[in-house]
Amino acid sequence: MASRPHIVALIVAAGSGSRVGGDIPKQFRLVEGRPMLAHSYSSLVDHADIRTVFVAVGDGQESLASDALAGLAAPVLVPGGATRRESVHQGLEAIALQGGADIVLIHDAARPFLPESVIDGLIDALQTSPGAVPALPVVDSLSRGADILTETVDRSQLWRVQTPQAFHYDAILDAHRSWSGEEPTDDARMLMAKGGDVRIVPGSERLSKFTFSSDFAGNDMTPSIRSGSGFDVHRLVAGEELWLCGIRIPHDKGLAGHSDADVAMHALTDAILGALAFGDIGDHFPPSDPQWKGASSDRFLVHALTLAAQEGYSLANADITIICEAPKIGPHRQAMRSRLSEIMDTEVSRISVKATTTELLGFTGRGEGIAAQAIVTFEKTNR
Ligand SMILES: Nc1ccn([C@@H]2O[C@H](COP(=O)(O)OP(=O)(O)OP(=O)(O)O)[C@@H](O)[C@H]2O)c(=O)n1
Ligand SMILES: C[C@](O)(CO)[C@H](O)COP(=O)(O)O
Repeated sequence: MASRPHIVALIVAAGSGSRVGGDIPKQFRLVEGRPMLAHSYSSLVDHADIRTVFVAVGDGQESLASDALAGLAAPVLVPGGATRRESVHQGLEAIALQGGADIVLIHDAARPFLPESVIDGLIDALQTSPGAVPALPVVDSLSRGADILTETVDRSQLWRVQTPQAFHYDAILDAHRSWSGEEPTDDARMLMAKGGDVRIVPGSERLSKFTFSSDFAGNDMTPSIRSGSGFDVHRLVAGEELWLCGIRIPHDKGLAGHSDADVAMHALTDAILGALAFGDIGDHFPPSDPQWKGASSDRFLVHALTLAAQEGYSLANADITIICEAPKIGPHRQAMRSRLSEIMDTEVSRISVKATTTELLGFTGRGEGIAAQAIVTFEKTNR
C-alpha cells in the first residue's frame, strides 16, 4: 500500500427505517437540529485522511439525500440496493468505477455521531489487518432462556460491533463479489468468511445506531427550553399609518419602513428567530427584496413561529415592551394582545404587551421614532 493510502468512505443510507416508522426514512430525520445523514457525512468528510465520501441512497430518495447534505462538501450519491449488503456492494462497485481505493470505511447513516478518534483507530489498525471494526464490550449479563433462564453465556469474548467498518478495498470488494451465503449482518463477517482478519478497535457509546423511534427521544440533545430577545426601531413620520402589534392606531404620524413597519411585531419576530438561533428578520426577509414592500408584518411572525414548530418548539410566553412618548399604548393593550394571540394561534394569557416612555429623553422622548423590545420563551413539545 502507498505511504499515503487513498482512503474513501461509503455511507449506506438506502434503508427504509421501518422499525422507526414515520413519514420519511430515519436517516433524513432531524437529530440535534440536522438531518441524521448530515451528521454521519460531516464526520467522515471532515476527516483529513478521507478523500471522497460516497453515499448509497434508495430509489426515489435522491432529493431527500441532496437536501439533507445541502451546503456540505461534494457528496457522491450512488444507488443503494434492497438490503444493506446490496447497498454496500453497489457502493463498492460505484467506487470501482471511479478508480477504486486502498481503504474503504463502510458506515451506517443511522449512526450519526462518529468520533474522529474511532476513524483514526480504524485506519491505524489496517496497517496490520485487512479489516477493522469499532466494538464495545458487553456490560450486562447474557443468558439464554424463554420465560425461565436456562443458561448464562460467557460474555468475556463478546462484542457489540459498530460501524464504520474499515477494510482494504480490494479485499472487501472481493468478499462482496463472491458472497453466496445467507444475508450477513455486517461486512466484517463477509471478510472473515474469506479468511481475512478483522481487528477490534475501541468503539463509542456515541456511535450507537438509531434503530427504534425511542432512540430519537433519548438522543435529542437540543434544549428543552429556548429564549430569545428582539429589539427594533422605526422612524415616526407624517403621512404614514401607525401599526403596532397588528393593530392600526390612530395617530398624527406613522412608522416608516420597507414593510408596514410594525416595530413591535418585528422585535417579536426577531426574538423568536433568536431563540432558534436562526439569524434575524433581515436574513429571512431582506429589505432589499421588493416583495416585502408594504408587507403586513404578521407574515414575518407566522414564518418564525412555523420554523419554531418545525423544530418541535411551542411558545411558552412572549413579553413585548413598546417604548414611545405617544401615542398612549394603554388603551390598545388588550386589543394588541388579542390580535397577537390570533396571529400566533395561542392563548392571550401567554402574551404580554407593556409600554414605557423614556421621560422625554432621546429619540423616543422627542417623538422621532418608536422602539420595541421582546423576549420569548419556547418549550420543546415532542420530547
Ligand atoms: N436496503 C438497505 C437497508 C439498510 N441500509 C442502511 O443500513 C444502515 C443500517 O441498517 P438499519 O438500521 O437496519 O436501517 P433500516 O434498514 O433503514 O431500518 P429497518 O431495518 O428498521 O427498516 C442504515 O444506515 C440504512 O440506511 C441501506 O443502505 N440499504
Ligand atoms: C452493520 C451493523 O450496524 C453493525 O452493528 C448492524 O449489523 C446492522 O444491523 P441491522 O439489522 O441492519 O440493524
